[in-house]
Amino acid sequence: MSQSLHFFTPSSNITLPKHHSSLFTPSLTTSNRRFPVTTKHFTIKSNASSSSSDPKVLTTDNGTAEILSRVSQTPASSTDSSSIEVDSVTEAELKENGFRSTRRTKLVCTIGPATCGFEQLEALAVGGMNVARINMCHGTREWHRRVIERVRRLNEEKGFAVAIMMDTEGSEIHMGDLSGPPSARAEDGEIWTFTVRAFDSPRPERTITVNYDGFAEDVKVGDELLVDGGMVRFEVIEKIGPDVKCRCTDPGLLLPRANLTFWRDGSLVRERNAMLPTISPKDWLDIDFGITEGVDFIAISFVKSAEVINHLKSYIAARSRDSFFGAMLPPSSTPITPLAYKGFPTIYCSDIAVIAKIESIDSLKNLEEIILASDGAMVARGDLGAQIPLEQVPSAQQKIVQLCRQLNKPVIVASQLLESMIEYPTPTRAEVADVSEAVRQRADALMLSGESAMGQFPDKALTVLRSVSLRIEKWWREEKRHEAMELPDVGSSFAESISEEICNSAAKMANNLEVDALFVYTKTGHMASLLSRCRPDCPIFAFTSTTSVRRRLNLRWGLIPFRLSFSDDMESNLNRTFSLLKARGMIKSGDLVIAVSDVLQSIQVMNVP
Ligand SMILES: Nc1ncnc2c1ncn2[C@@H]1O[C@H](COP(=O)(O)OP(=O)(O)OP(=O)(O)O)[C@@H](O)[C@H]1O
Ligand SMILES: CC(=O)C(=O)O
Ligand SMILES: [K+]
Ligand SMILES: [Mg+2]
Repeated sequence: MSQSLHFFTPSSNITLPKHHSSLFTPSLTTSNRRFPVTTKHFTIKSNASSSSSDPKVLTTDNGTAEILSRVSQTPASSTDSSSIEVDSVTEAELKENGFRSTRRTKLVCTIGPATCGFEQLEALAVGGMNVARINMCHGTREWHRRVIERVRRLNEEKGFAVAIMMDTEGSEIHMGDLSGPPSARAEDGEIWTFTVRAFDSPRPERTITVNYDGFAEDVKVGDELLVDGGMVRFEVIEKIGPDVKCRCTDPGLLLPRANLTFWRDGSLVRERNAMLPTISPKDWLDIDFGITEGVDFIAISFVKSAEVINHLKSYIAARSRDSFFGAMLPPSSTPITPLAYKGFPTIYCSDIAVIAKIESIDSLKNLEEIILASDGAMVARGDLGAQIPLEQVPSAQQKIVQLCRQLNKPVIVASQLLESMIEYPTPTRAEVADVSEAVRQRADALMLSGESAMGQFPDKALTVLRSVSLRIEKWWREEKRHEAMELPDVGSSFAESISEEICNSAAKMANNLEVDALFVYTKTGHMASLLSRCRPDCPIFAFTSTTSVRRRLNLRWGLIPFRLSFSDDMESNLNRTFSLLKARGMIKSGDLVIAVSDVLQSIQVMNVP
């Protein structure tokens, strides 16, 4: 079997932006298909099937690689606009403002009491939420089920494509609920009791329960106890059986289930913590819940090594296979044969993507292996800032964002981006600068936590993320602020290397030719992710035939995912796409597009007919 890649010299009749058109000589048109005069062919010979993991041999009929351009002029074959799906917000944005205006940075919102209603969720979707995050630290499974159901209904009824991310509790030490009030204030010098006792009746005043049985044994008088990484501080003054008496040294607000760390002689005490499993028995039940509910992402808290990610991925794969036959494995089952853990084959082997939350010292130590094993990562600055000195968080963030991009994994920057907006309608200047920095680093996504879960201004906070993203993206596009980044090969086979080369070249061509959009036809989403990794100037329209791939691509920088069934015939795919998008006013005649596909590893440059 052989697949042809048509590489042509750039003597086509493509319309280029004015300042470029002098570089090219238009060619003659003879039929409704216009081809440039000179053509050079590459043939990719595949041994058996066209599966991207097959070894392939690249040959060229004259040995010269040249820039490809191809003009397609075939008239529209179908105008059935219902057969392409894109989210309604993007559609409106494209119609009103055109390609350049689309936001490249994706937005994740944590859903909590402030945003769990249908209308509130709709307002977030309209405001640009790409992913809704539910945090299993809080609320009941029934509560989360209702949120998932509402998001799904919103997608179905209103044409959004909001993906769902479930975030596990993890087994780090944290406070219990405050039994009633949403928060409590600890004042300077007050004595509070932290206890592992359970209370049936209302607990005594200034008493906080702790989830970890070994707590009272582990702490020592004189230790410093930090709530949420230092939002409130206590000093341990006395231990009485299961109770630990502490004096407040830094007053502040105590939130339910806030994380607790304790420090001795200036360093974090974590020996016992290290023995807690990353995925607790309760987390396994939550994960089963997530799989059953069909969430798109599972984010794992306090990841320490790649092993736990591999284990979970095997488990998800086994569960999806088993549910195919109507059976289910218990959460404790030993993992099945591990899957390939390097490069792209890991990413889309099952329907749920696993996101590693980088929020512990161990996760920083094993960063590369963790990111390689995962389908994405989150810079969970809240807990990270409780485990390493705060002044080290920005460089850790930069490093994680960069590594994820190099390894082609999506990365989310999370926590305290707009913390003051929990209470106030405008952000601080420092918060805006922080958001700008994450956008400038070109993280795939930014996340709201308390701002959207329980803040007073969730929609306003989302608007700030949206407008700051748009402004900074425009700024670095216009002023070419972005420094080039070395993008190493991530594929393990020759076919994957071809895909990478195609995407790297297509993104470069797109910038140089100032095209309006990149189109990618992708079954697994992999080619789309490779284009996104290049962070090109123009938006990337990703066409994929599966709804779940489409929702997952929502987390990727610059991708506009469409659901569209397509064939192996690129010519007909393109013509169909053009007519569908034109019918809906999302593109127009003359727009310049570069299309790549993993159906037929190819690059084409053309004007929309
Ligand atoms: N489902 C929920 N029900 C009630 N309150 C919630 C819920 N989800 C979040 N919250 C509130 O919003 C705050 C911030 O939420 P978020 O999930 O981001 O916590 P976090 O501490 O940043 O994350 P993590 O627990 O994963 O470290 C929480 O402290 C909690 O008060
Ligand atoms: C998001 C999260 O888990 C953190 O910042 O700690
Ligand atoms: K969590
Ligand atoms: Mg955390």
